[in-house]
Amino acid sequence: GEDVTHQKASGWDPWRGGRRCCLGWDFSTQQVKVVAVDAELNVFYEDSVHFDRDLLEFGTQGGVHVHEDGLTVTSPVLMWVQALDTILERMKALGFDFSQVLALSGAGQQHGSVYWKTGASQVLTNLSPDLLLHKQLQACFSIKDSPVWMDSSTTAQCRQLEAAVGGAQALSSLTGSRAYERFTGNQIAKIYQQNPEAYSHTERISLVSSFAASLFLGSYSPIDYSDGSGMNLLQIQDKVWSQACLSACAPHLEEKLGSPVPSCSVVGAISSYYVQRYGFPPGCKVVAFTGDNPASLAGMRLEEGDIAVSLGTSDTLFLWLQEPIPALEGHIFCNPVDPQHYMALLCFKNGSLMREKIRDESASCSWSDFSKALRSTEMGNSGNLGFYFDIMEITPEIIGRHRFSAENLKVSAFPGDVEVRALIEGQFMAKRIHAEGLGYRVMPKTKILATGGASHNKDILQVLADVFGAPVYVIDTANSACVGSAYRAFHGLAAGTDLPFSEVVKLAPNPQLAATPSSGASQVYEALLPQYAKLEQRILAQTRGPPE
Ligand SMILES: Nc1ncnc2c1ncn2[C@@H]1O[C@H](COP(=O)(O)OP(=O)(O)O)[C@@H](O)[C@H]1O
Ligand SMILES: O=C(CO)[C@@H](O)[C@H](O)COP(=O)(O)O
Repeated sequence: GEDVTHQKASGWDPWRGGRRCCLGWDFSTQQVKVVAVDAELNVFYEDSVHFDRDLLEFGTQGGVHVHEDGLTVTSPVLMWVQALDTILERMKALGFDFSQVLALSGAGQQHGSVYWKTGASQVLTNLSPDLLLHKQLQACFSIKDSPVWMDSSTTAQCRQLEAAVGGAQALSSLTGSRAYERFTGNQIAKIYQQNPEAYSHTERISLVSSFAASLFLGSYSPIDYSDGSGMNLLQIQDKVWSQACLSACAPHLEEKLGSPVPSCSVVGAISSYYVQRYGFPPGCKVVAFTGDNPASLAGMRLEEGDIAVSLGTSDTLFLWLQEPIPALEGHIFCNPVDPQHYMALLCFKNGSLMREKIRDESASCSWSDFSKALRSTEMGNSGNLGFYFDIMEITPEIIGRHRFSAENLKVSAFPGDVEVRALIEGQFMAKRIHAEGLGYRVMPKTKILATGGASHNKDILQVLADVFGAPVYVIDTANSACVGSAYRAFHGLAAGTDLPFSEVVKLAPNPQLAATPSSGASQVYEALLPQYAKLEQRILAQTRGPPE
């Protein structure tokens, strides 16, 4: 079928054999994916199982079930197990040479949780190579429908957790984020409160990432620091569970979670199940699995000072941070490739859809006219600044359009080309200001890695380069979590040698340079950025209204 053609096109030859490799897995919301990466860091095999299409019996839409309350969102844990069976059987049928796999690692959608029933560990350590995993693990889960990151049913538990540790900022300072509904601690608290029976019959709680690693290990894999940072439970500075958070969520939680480990840890050798059934070498190493966003950071080979900007439906920023400043917005996670450092994630809801609206209103529905407007206006837009949030923004919480003249006076409209530049400059200044709010600093070696639909537009990328005063590279991230996982597996193979991740991946294909800062850009934006920040504060103060 389609998949085989795809594998041939990407250069895979099942008869070549003898190509030593690492596997990278991704257990994401809609599918399980795998890539094989050889010692020269070329991807030579990829495959995926799509839950809605390939595992119809689970009846998911977009990989999940949305419950009647509209807030609870779950995925059947056995669906994930069966997806792994399916993909491994297919690789075997295609003649994939598992004997060459030196190590593997993987990623999981963040925050989702898996509840192993008392006694499950016995089953996991005694898997029979004659049967598929999903046949053997059927009775192993005390909660069959795992809450996933799209779940937003735990507002009450969030407020309880924040109250228990002295407020939202206190929780963020401790764990890297204020309480979020999807974060695992709050999900566990809800399960304990609503289903204490099932909770007490749970011997182990995994994240989707550590659950997937456990399947390969044939025993419980620890949670890694980076994905563990998405739980509202881990003290991101000390890398230990917060006793205050644990006890606010549920009793005996520490023993059910196990101790967290550095993300680059080798957690063990592959289970004999895979050796006997698929022909993996007995020494094949399993490197701790992590979250899909941390794995993408590894796949994009982000380094200190770098920033990744995804310009999709919404805009997302990944940052490499040395000294994080946890805040009420954004998320700080332990860094997946350097345990001394951190990463941050910021989400901006008004991304491409907002750009499309302004394109339609002010650039005759054409990206080419939109680009012309950017080229015909000057850096700094002669002091005109704008905020465009047709839907309630997350970063910051502002709604509406707000335009200001060079004299800081509110104006109700701009000429078309000024409007276009005000939108794009405003979007990128907001990104820089909020990134700096979390501790990010542009450095001389800073690179910006751009991805997503709008990264095809060179004129938009020019503004990005100018506002940050750093070169912009474009990168295809369709598989970045998988590829990052395979890179992390190679890094794990070098464990104990102190080889930095950047050395391990230095042969990987380089991203392409798309824009460099124009001369004079830094002077222009050094003056304008504080102006934009001040106006943002002014709008926030006005729209929040007087305190209740
Ligand atoms: N030349 C272009 N200039 C600016 N934006 C573009 C251009 N081409 C596509 N886009 C934007 O890319 C968006 C889709 O981005 P994509 O990364 O595929 O989204 P997602 O992955 O979030 O679904 C579209 O909404 C469109 O506005
Ligand atoms: O919740 C978050 C991050 O905080 C999501 O980014 C999930 O990690 C998404 O997983 P996929 O959509 O990539 O499967």
